[in-house]
Amino acid sequence: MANSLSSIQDQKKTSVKTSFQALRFIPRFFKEIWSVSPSLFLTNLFCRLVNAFTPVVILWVGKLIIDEIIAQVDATNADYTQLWNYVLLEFGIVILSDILNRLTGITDGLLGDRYNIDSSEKMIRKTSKIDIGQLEDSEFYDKLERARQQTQGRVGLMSTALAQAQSIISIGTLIAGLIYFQPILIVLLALSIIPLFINEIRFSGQQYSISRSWTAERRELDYLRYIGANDKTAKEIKLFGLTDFIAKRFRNLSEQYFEINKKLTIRRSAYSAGFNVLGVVCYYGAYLVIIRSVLVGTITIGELTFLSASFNRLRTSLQTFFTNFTRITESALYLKDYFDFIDWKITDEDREFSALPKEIHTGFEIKDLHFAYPGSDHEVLKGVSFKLKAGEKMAFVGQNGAGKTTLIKLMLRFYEPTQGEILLDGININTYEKAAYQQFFGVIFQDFFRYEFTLRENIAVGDIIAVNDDARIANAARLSLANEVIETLHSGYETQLGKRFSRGQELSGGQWQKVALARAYMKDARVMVLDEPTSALDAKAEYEVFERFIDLTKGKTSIIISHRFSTVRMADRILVLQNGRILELGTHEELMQEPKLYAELFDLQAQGYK
Ligand SMILES: Nc1ncnc2c1ncn2[C@@H]1O[C@H](COP(=O)(O)OP(=O)(O)OP(=O)(O)O)[C@@H](O)[C@H]1O
Repeated sequence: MANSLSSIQDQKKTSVKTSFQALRFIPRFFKEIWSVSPSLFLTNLFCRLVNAFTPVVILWVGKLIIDEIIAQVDATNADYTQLWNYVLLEFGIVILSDILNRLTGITDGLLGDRYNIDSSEKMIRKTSKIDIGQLEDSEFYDKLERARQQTQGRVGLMSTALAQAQSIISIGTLIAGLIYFQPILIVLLALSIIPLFINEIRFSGQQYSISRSWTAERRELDYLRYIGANDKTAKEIKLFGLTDFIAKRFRNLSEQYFEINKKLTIRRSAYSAGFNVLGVVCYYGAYLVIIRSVLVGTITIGELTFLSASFNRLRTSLQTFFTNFTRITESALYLKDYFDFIDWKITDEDREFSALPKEIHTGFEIKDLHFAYPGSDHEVLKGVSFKLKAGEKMAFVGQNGAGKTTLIKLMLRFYEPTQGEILLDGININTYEKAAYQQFFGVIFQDFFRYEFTLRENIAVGDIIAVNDDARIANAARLSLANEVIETLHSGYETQLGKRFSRGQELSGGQWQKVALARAYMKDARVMVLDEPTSALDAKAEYEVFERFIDLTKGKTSIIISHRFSTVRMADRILVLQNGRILELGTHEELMQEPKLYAELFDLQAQGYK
């Protein structure tokens, strides 16, 4: 579990510079949005561009209206035609602005949804290419977690960034008006805004640092929330009376996070309030300058309303602009996590590969294999060497933690060996393209996944292209005995499995295992691997499953891991592992002649059945 206190101390104060540096990801971000839908993007930009001019135009027409009223009040022969024209013009502009605003909102929403779909899909595809070892690395996993959690944030960033572009034009036109009439007002404006901006940038950097350094703890909080309120864990939590333990642990960690966030929020608000007062002082300073100009007759009353409204509007627009700017820099820092993840170099890409054989000719040769899991010094495999001949059925046997599953994972290239090599038909398996090489295998792990999909889809994950191939699915179900499960389901193959979705039907442990086994039969794999595939089956079902398996895999290379010796003895040869080393290797008969672990464990189990 993460050490929360040390993380608090580890918080690095992200400098203003870092915040600005993160902005370099924005152009690439916009390129991604553009590629999602150029037409929506252009419509959005067009609406924003036109609408950017409306604030200054409305204020200017307002000035014309007031000056016209004053002129007509003083005139002897009043003519209101021009006045009504101005009012009509303002009305038209307001309506147009409203329509453009709505169009902007709609295109924002549509672009956001499209971008969301696109980037989520990109992440799913990228994750599949990343090594299991890499995914198990906690630092890398945190990066993935941040990239995933910020999907919605990136959509928000998109509309904020587009709104910023619109604001820049609006602000530019309003500033031009001020410069034309009273250049001194610009100085007052800068005085009222710039300190606030620097302050916001500083705090947003700190906010990001905190939230970043707390990724591991947030993950722990999510985990605690999950195990504390979840149908899968409810049984154990109730029976072991774990609720209090989990709730307290959750509260302790949350409180620490809450406290440091609270401190930062209070400091941020206090500084903002102080700088805001400076803003108000500057506004009234500007007001005095404008009133004086009217009194000495350099500007009209209409121009007074135009200037004071422009100044006020500029101040709030700039404030929003800067707040949004800091929000953008904050989100841009998260954008870095996303792009870092998407750009993660896949070592297997851009390489020359050896041609994969269509069939296995000689088999596998495992040579002096050593392995320790990434980040660990403990050697799980310590110099394992053996041959698995083409067409041979081998069983791996050994006590818990002996290294059986690890050996399989190395053969599947989930990890790289720390020393030694694995050859397939005499060629190092590293020289084959990884994805294609892995397609050689049909594997069912002991911790196979229970997809909350329909039964049909759960079987078809073994070869998902065949999801609508009824004959193949039925055949796979027959071989794995999953067809017996179907009789208990309300909608046959179309039954939703699991309890998460409506009309979902839960299966027993053994039933799930039969379904998982069917996946192995969906694929015409060159090598079949069953890692304790029958541990939850009853004795009769297990016997039948193995009979069928042996029958079906005649002449096929296969590996079975099992703790049941009645199953193991059906294999051509048996490899006994102990503490990461090979203890014995031979046929059942050969091993029974030796007074070693295999014979001892076999007799022990056989006695249990007497
Ligand atoms: N992902 C992992 N990261 C770090 N260590 C691991 C990982 N998976 C397994 N180990 C460690 O490697 C050792 C061998 O585990 P492995 O799963 O290969 O054993 P096994 O022989 O298949 O055991 P079992 O019969 O219990 O399934 C164990 O000590 C285990 O703690």
